[in-house]
Amino acid sequence: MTTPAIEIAGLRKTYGAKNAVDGIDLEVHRGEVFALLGPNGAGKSTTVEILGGFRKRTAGEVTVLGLDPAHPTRHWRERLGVMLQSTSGSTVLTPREALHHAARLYPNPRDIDETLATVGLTEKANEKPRLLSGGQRRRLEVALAVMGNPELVFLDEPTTGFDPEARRQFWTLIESLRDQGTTILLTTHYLDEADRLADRIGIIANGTMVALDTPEGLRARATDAWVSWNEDGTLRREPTPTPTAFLRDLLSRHDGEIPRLQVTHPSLEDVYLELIGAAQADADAAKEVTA
Ligand SMILES: Nc1ncnc2c1ncn2[C@@H]1O[C@H](COP(=O)(O)OP(=O)(O)OP(=O)(O)O)[C@@H](O)[C@H]1O
Repeated sequence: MTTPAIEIAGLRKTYGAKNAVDGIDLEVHRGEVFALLGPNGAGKSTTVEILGGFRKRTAGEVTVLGLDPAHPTRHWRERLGVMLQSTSGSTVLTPREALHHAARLYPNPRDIDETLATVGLTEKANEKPRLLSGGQRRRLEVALAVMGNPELVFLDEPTTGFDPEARRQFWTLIESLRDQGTTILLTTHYLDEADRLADRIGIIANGTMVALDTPEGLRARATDAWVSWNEDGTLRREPTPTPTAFLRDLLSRHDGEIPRLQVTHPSLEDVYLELIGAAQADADAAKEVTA
């Protein structure tokens, strides 16, 4: 059995009195696409920065590709691709020049033209950086992160600011990297993105992991379906764990067509919001106890 790409046990990071990361345990398997979700300030970026060797942890054990990121080596860095949330980017290099420069840092770089095309920057390859839009700069950062054909890629909110077409291109890129066996850890606020790309999802709130499951497993946590229909000109909506029985009963009480009859199942977003809401309520209750 191969060792996991990432192993984290009891990870903590404090900033003064603030527990930004408050005891996270996680294993990310080789070849897995793992998505970290969580509200603003949950601790996602801090975790990614520690894993990438850009930030020191306060406590805990961390191994990334067999090495402690607090003591990085050049060879280890060559095997990683990293896109942080707050990279400033070059102010002088065009996209082609930036990729050319990055390619020289790696033993086995990707093809520059193919990478520019993959992120939809072919037309902007020779553009001055100040003339690139925010979304185009982010696309360039994605390209830079994958330029070295990394074994493991960290992408912190990679598609923020992308137009819908750029997001689709990004999804195709992630799927092709996964097909090549690349391990990917990404953070996102887009539930549809996590649902589409991730093998597993970790949901972080207040620095702790409140759920860790496959997208399907998370969705299955919601037991109730919703039945909605129009009755006497009013839209009715009821939750039910047994929608078939509910419908049978509803049909027996109505003759003919029931206007706007619909059965829906909770989305990943519904489950996410419920988990985050519960975590926040727990945190508020804990605060009251200590106050
Ligand atoms: N350099 C720092 N100094 C002090 N506090 C910090 C620092 N960086 C982050 N924090 C705090 O740590 C917590 C976690 O921040 P982090 O950036 O990891 O969250 P996040 O989940 O990535 O949020 P977002 O979705 O907004 O990017 C926040 O409360 C934040 O204010």
